[in-house]
Amino acid sequence: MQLQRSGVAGTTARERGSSSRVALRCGVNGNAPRVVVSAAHAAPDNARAPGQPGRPCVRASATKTPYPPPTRPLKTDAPTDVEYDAVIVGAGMGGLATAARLVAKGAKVVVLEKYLIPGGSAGHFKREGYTFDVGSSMMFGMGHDGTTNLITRCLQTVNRKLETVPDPTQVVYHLPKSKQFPDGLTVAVWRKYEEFIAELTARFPHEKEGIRQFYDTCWRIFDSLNVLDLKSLEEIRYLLGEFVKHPGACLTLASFLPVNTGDLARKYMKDPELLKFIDIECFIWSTVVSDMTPLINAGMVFCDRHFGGINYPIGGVGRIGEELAAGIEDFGGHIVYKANVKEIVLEQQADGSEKATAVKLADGRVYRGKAIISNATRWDTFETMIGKEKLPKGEQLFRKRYKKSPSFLSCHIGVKAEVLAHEKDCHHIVLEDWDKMDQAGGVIFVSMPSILDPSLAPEGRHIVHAFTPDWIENYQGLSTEEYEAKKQAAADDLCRRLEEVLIPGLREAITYREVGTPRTHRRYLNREDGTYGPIPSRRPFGMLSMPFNSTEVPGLYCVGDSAFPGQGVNAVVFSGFGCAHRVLVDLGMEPAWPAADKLYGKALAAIRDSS
Ligand SMILES: NC(=O)c1ccc[n+]([C@@H]2O[C@H](COP(=O)([O-])OP(=O)(O)OC[C@H]3O[C@@H](n4cnc5c(N)ncnc54)[C@H](O)[C@@H]3O)[C@@H](O)[C@H]2O)c1
Ligand SMILES: CC(C)=CCC/C(C)=C/C=C/C(C)=C/C=C/C(C)=C/C=C/C=C(C)/C=C/C=C(C)/C=C/C=C(\C)CCC=C(C)C
Repeated sequence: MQLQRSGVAGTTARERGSSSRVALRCGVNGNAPRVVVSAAHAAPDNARAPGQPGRPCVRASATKTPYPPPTRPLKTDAPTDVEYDAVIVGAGMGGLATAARLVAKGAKVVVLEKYLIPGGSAGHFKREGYTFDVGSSMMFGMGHDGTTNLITRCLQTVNRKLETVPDPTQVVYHLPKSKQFPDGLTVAVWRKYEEFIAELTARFPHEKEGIRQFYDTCWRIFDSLNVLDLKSLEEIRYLLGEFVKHPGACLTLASFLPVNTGDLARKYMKDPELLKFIDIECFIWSTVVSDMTPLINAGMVFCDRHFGGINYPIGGVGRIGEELAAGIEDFGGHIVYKANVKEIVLEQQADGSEKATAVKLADGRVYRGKAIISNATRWDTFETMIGKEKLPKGEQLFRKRYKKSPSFLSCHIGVKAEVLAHEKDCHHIVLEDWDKMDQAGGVIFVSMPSILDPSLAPEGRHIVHAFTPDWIENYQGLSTEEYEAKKQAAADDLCRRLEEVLIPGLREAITYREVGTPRTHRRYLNREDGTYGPIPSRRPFGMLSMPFNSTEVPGLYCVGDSAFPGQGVNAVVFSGFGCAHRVLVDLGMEPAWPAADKLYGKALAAIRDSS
């Protein structure tokens, strides 16, 4: 059910802020003044309940971990003498979401994971009393209303739930000094839409109308998505059903499918610095600027944060994967760890075509399935597990249109709590020079999740997770000593910059530091070059260039950030919802119109090929 609007276009009643309460105060480190809700924001943490204006009351409720990590031992085996409905390669969030939706419909499923934990890049690891999130700690899709809260809904699919803490801000930007902003541009993206709009408008008063029109258009997209029963867009019976139930929403989305965010931004705004701000609003999650970012994705991100979707799971981001994995097993699914899939087996069919029918592990075990689903990147799936010589035409086209995004240099840091004594916001972005935005080491991403959930760090300590885009080439061809020295030097530099802009006294306060490079990401996540995912190599045709779940290899499906709609946990969970639906239809476990489906599939491929 859509929430009632109350007077302010494009906002929900629940998360809408009141601009009448807006006042000015100094930004972090005394930078440009920052507009915040007056008394409410200045009050101590526990002064308000979550969901009320200002910062949430998190500390008191967050000192315990309400759902203890699963105690059941990780399994390294599952029967090989059966044919599964689906064999899934990888227990990242894309693979787990697909498995959850499939087992809930009674499908026989095995998930094969190379590593030791579920969740992939959204997993977590423990060191010296700290629980560190592998990737970013900013979780969209964890709200309670609408249909886009896909993580919450995915957990519900297998009867699981997690206690969460609302993030008071999505992020605080600390952007370069300029003529217009001699002290730097500081903008906080408040949970309440009106508060964020007021803050941005205070920075760019001459763009008041444009700012409103731009973000309100994003709400049109979000509100349209948020009523649909989100499933596979490559299944015609379902899609027509949604058009009949929600014609306005579907037509709105169809009209925005080919549009990129930069197009909309320039339609409404002129100030070059504001347009750069929109670029970084996109860059921090898509790793490309607004011209390369599909508008529908921006609609999701720019509104879910105000709709109540960004919430931190108590106990760490990895709790999501742990609960999903436990739920999948409760429903009879198998998850096999230390299962390194080396080959997707193709078998010749009577008509001469080849079909994916099984996978082979490094240790020789073979798992057979009616559907083979890969949660690995498209590069790893087609070039490593099938073979470059068999690259289908559509995959060749994909490689022309998309390239690998950079990976990250990550510092997982434990600090003395005093150094963050006045910090209230979990996520920050630091950029000192606009020209360096899309360069390695340019943007620093910082999350301090123990501010939201103190159970993540030992008493008297906090976590600082700082990361910045980096390329694997920078760490190759080095001796062990050179590699170690290079990564420590890069981490030292990151900490020095953070100390200058965001956390005075940081280096003195460090009690633990672990550094990961693109090589680490490649090794532990099995992602070619440690990439964060595909990014367009030229201006995309909005969302229409991105492939859905089925592939040109019969029996083989892709899920995760190499499939529509791309990067992001909520995005890959959506791709899991779509993948499971497509597979259920193909296995005859969901009603379908096969003939119409075939024609529609061809039309979609033609649109993609020509876009
Ligand atoms: N805050 C955030 O928004 C956030 C945080 C973390 C991750 N992410 C997103 O998650 C996305 C990735 O999710 P995903 O599900 O697509 O992938 P993933 O990389 O997270 O998971 C893939 C899993 O497959 C496994 N795997 C790969 N090859 C294998 C093989 N040959 N055999 C067995 N297992 C294999 C890996 O070990 C990994 O666990 C990224 O795009 C990123 O945006 C976002
Ligand atoms: C014909 C056809 C096909 C159609 C028709 C029409 C229609 C109906 C349409 C529809 C559509 C749809 C449904 C779509 C959907 C979409 C979606 C769901 C999307 C989603 C998205 C999401 C996203 C993108 C997300 C993302 C996120 C991310 C990436 C995040 C990240 C983060 C980070 C990195 C962090 C940062 C940090 C700091 C700041 C520290």
